[in-house]
Amino acid sequence: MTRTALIEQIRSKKSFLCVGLDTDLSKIPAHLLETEDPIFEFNKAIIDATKDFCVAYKPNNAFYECYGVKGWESLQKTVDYIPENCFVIADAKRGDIGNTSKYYAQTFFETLGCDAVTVAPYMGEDSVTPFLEYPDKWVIVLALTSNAGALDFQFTTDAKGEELYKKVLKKTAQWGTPENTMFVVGATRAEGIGEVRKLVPDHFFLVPGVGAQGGSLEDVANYGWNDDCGLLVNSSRGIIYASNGIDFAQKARTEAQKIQLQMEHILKEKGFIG
Ligand SMILES: O=C(O)c1cc(=O)[nH]c(=O)n1[C@@H]1O[C@H](COP(=O)(O)O)[C@@H](O)[C@H]1O
Repeated sequence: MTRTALIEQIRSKKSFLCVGLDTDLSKIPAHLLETEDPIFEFNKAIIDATKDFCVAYKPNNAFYECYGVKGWESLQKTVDYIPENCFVIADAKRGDIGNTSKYYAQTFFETLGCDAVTVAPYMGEDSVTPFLEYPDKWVIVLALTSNAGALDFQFTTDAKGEELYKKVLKKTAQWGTPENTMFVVGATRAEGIGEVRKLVPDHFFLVPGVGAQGGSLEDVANYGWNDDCGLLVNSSRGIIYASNGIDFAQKARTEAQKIQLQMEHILKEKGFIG
């Protein structure tokens, strides 16, 4: 999906919500466990229930790969089921020497057919550029993550006092363009989002950490907004596990709609929609 198409979806759905498909067999309703493919049945119901309120889905590979071939089948079926007008992010956090990254890119863009893949930039330029060779596909680089461990490396400073995450941002932003590169910035680090926005004014951010991790949507919008919205805000557990009963899809729909309404309000306040 192109950047223009993504922006059009945000305008028409009045939403910049990404629903995270972190589908955990220990959390899904018991009645689905009796079906042939519980992960896919759960995802299908969640997608049907939430597709009016979000512009993106983000299956997290860990929850699929752990089941081997069967997990990959559930993932492929899920990606195939996601409507054409939604942006699909493989949250796989890949990145390796160039000739290996090339096959990761093939896996997520050609075989699975996703629009974007999350990448850890630690191995440098040749580990990221193979993902940038696909037209209308995206690399989403980990910049400032939402977890406690972000403090271990990302905020360490050099002799001039510059944090490592800023160095990473400045460098990785040169490898691609705002048409094919996004950055992951955690919603739990609101002020950090503002810092990242200063360094990369034009790029889209994937912002996980609202909902279960406690980040605030208002803060994300205040610190991370740009003229094209520039934000995809992810919530996984807060939406998909709103209930583990027979009403799970309906409850997920209600949660997604709540966030969409907040987003609509923000989009109006910013003058992005009428
Ligand atoms: O790359 C990510 O998506 C990611 C980066 C980050 O810094 N923090 C983070 O939580 N995530 C992912 O975003 C999702 C958050 O899920 P919830 O906390 O359940 O909304 C999970 O799939 C995480 O792997």
